Amino acid sequence: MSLECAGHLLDLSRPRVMGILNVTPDSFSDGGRSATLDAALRNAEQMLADGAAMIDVGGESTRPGATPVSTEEELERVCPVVERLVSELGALVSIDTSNPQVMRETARLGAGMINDVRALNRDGALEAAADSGLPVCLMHMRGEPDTMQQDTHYAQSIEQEVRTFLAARIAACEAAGIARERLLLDPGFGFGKSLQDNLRLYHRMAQLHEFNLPLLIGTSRKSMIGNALGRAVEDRLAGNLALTALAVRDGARLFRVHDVAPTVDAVDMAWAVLQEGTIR
Ligand SMILES: Nc1nc2[nH]c(S[C@@H](C(=O)O)c3ccccc3)nc2c(=O)[nH]1
Repeated sequence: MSLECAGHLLDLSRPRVMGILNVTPDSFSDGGRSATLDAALRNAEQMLADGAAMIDVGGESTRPGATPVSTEEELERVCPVVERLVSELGALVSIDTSNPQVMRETARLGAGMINDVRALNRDGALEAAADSGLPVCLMHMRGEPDTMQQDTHYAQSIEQEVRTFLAARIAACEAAGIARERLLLDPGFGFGKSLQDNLRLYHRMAQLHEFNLPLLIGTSRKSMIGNALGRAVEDRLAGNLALTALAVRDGARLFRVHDVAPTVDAVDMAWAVLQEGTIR
């Protein structure tokens, strides 16, 4: 199970870690883009040294209530970072965007994967992803970040809602000429889901293997952990390591996290048990 990512071969025969690199102004306390850019590169370098297989670059804060960022602003935030990650660090970079123009431009700059929390639902996104030739992660979200937490009631079970949604998006991708083998799936923890929904969905994630596609899990520092444990955002690492070990056993292959080094250990330890052998 490997993915061809712009010259990188991402081997998903075993679980891997994706480091989060937010380049939104609200993710930096300091001023100025150059400080931001240098800080971002140093952060990425450390995550790669800590064992991250790839870096996920996001320029649009999907925080509920965040003002939508213009295409121009998103491009200004992510392009310099993607360009330098690829050219200076030789990194495998995924772009966390729903914007087709950002997909096209970052693919041209050497991004190796598209990570879209809106599962290519925006106008032009399917075509941009198809043209890029890159692997695409399709994530389940109900509604939009602004509204997703207002109505978290589902007509059917959460797991059925997610399976139905992802099946439809896979079909849309195939119809747009995106080969199934280029796809990854993500249940979208925290996107329009209550704590109960998230826990129930997490417990049933193995059901998604029916699609026979790699699963990406993104629970790092999320309110699912905060609500379950009563922990502030800076105190959610232990909770996420527990979640990560469970998902390794359930066959997930890519973990999108802020804390790379401890997560690499959790993934490698859980994988050693499942393989009954050491893996590094
Ligand atoms: N594939 C994939 N991409 C992702 N991008 C994000 S942004 C999220 C966060 O907390 O990082 C977030 C949500 C709301 C506000 C700010 C940040 N979450 C995922 C995920 O769960 N899966």
